[in-house]
Amino acid sequence: MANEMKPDQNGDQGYITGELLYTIFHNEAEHFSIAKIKVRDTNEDFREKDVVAKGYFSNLMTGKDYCFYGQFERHAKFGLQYRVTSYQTILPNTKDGLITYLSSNLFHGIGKKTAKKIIHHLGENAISSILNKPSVLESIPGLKKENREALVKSLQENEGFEHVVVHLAKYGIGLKMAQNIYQVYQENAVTQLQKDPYQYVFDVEGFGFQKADEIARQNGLSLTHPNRIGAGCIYVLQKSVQDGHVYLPLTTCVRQVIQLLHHASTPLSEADIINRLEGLNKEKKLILYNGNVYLPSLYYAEDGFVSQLKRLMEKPIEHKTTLAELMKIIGEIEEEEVLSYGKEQFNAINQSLDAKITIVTGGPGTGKTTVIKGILKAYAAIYDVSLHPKDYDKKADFPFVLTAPTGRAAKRLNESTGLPAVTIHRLLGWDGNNGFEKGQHDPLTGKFIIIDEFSMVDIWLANSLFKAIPDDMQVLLVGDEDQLPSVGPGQVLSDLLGSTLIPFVSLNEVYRQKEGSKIIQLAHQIKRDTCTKASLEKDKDFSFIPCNEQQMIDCVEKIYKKARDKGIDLKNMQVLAPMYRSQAGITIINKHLQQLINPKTKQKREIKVQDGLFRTGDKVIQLVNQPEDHVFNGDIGEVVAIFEEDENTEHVEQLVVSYDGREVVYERKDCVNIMLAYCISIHKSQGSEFPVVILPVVSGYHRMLRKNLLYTAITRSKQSLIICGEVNAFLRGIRTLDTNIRYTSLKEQMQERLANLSDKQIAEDEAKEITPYDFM
Ligand SMILES: Nc1ncnc2c1ncn2[C@@H]1O[C@H](COP(=O)(O)OP(=O)(O)OP(=O)(O)O)[C@@H](O)[C@H]1O
Repeated sequence: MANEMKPDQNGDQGYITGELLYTIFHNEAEHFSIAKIKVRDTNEDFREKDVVAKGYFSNLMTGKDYCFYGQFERHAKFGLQYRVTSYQTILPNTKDGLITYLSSNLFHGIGKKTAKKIIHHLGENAISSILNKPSVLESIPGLKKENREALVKSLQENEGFEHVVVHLAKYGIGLKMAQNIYQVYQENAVTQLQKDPYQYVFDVEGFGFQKADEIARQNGLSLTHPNRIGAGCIYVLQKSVQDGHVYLPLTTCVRQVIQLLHHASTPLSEADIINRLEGLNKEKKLILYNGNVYLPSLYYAEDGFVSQLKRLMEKPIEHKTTLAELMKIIGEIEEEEVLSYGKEQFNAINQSLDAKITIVTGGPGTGKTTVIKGILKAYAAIYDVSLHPKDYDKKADFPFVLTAPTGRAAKRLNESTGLPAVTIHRLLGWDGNNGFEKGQHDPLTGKFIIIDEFSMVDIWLANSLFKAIPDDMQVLLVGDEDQLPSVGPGQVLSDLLGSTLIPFVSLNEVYRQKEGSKIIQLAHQIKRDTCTKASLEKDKDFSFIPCNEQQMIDCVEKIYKKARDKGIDLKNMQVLAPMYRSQAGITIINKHLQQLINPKTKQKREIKVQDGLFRTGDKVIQLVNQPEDHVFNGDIGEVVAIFEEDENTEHVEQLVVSYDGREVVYERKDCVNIMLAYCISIHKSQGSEFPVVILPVVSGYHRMLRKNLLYTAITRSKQSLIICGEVNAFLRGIRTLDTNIRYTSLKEQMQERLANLSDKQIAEDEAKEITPYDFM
């Protein structure tokens, strides 16, 4: 907002007014600037002529006067700086100043002569008058329509943001959030806030319900206002998605909304909430179905996924072989592979070739990969197709599609089968804003799709993936049902298994154990609830080092030092922990290991970020999906270069991370998308494997210690596992079931809509009466 008076709008808040001398740093995307200001006036205890101000601004101009509201803080390296929480332009308050301003480069098409005319006609309050009522410009003789419009637009752009910032600051909304808000509503932000602050919760990323509620109170909105109740309902549902729920039962939802909106002066009844939920249902903002409340995107994802299953199951495959032929083919593969498939493995191969959709589940070392390879070979033999992508020219599509939810899992699938494998996002052509390129209208090509690590796939991704599977493609889902469920909503794998409508084979016999692996043995003991203190005795690939929470850092450091002395490649070692913030949490372990493994040297460059720093050579993990760069949540890479502002054409600080040779450039502002990865969370380790895993387990983590979490951590280690911590905490953890049920209705929907189809399949199978394995 143009301020033509002394800056007093923000009461007794600290301010500095002054001329912007020059910008020291500016981040275009975040609108973050650091600038040198020539001080004209201040109510702060500050006597210097210049000050460095920093904060989130729209477009500061050199030579212009501003009033900055904020407070002083001392930067470790740069000393005293003014952290700006709000600001406004001080417009020239003399006629000459205004004429110079309006005829500046900011306003195209307005020269000195026209500027003079405007001020002559509209006076010294010309700018406020134009902003309040643009039509006042029509009274200026000779000012063309396009120039009038351009002037209003530029004024709104230049002054609009500040107007918004000043108003939002009154509600305690900082500059950064103001940026987010401005991006959504532009100059309508303040009107929107006054009309319905609750709308912010839905439209503006990171804007919480409590804040909207607080503002609504200040604006005098009634506690029983329908928008308040509506926002409360949607907010409760949005929160439930973070816990993996697809819906909330009506009674749970109502209870949680009442808890959220409770106010002693105006109690809300269940009927009030139900009424509002019904209203929102009519407005299609949520869906009430079968006594459950859904966010529309989740209702349609579940419903859509069942429709896709139905579509595929309605087109059964045409069998190409007789039992005898299949037996012969499998026998030949056994000879080639020099192994003999176990009964479960044989069934898994046979079932996968026979059914349109099959699920193969099993813990580590039960032969899931062995089965996948067997299926590929058998399919190639039956249908007489090559397993070499090079044998296919442009006219013929490669029949096999191999995919997994994470980059690491896809890479492993590729390495174990020798066939191309990509992430699901890549397969479907993730196009950030517009979703996936592939879908019903542009389906995948090929005849047989294998989706590994399916336990990690949430209902949204499952729906998108299945939409893109053509009618005649066979589907094999592979996963370990005992692992953690997907990070996103739903529990697709366990619901599919629970429905018993999709043919599945569980692999239970452990093969790697026969090679003497204590890790695999331990994993299966945990699974079968037979793990005791005796199971934790030292073995060649396993040790349990006792220590308490205070000793943890020291213990982990000692393990690394010992490994280094033995010449073990430290890159192969990975610490997995359940929590970020604790005395033995991920954050602190990372800081110590960075110091130990990749210490500061003269040659190594560093870039400071909010919680610490990155240094060349650091191991880092990607925290969000960034499909445009082909990096995904959980990918681990290494910082290979750091560039200063004047060393690249973009003139911004850059950090380059190599993910197995593929380099991704991060600007400073994007560094929030990565963190140090010497220690990562067990949740983030899903879908990855490491030669050596170090697993701290202490009672301080007790909130997190659950059977499926520890099972997931243990099964990430391929060669060696070192648990450090308290035996009792570990044993208690593996005996604690994850009681957090996820509300999903996939199983019920499948039973309602697919039961007939599955009956048909069972009848067909029974008609065969004999399974191929019985021939053996
Ligand atoms: N029928 C079999 N006979 C002999 N060895 C087998 C058999 N099945 C699997 N194996 C061996 O057992 C080991 C584990 O098998 P595989 O890698 O297929 O299991 P997995 O379930 O994919 O394991 P993980 O999930 O841990 O990667 C491999 O060395 C494999 O060669």
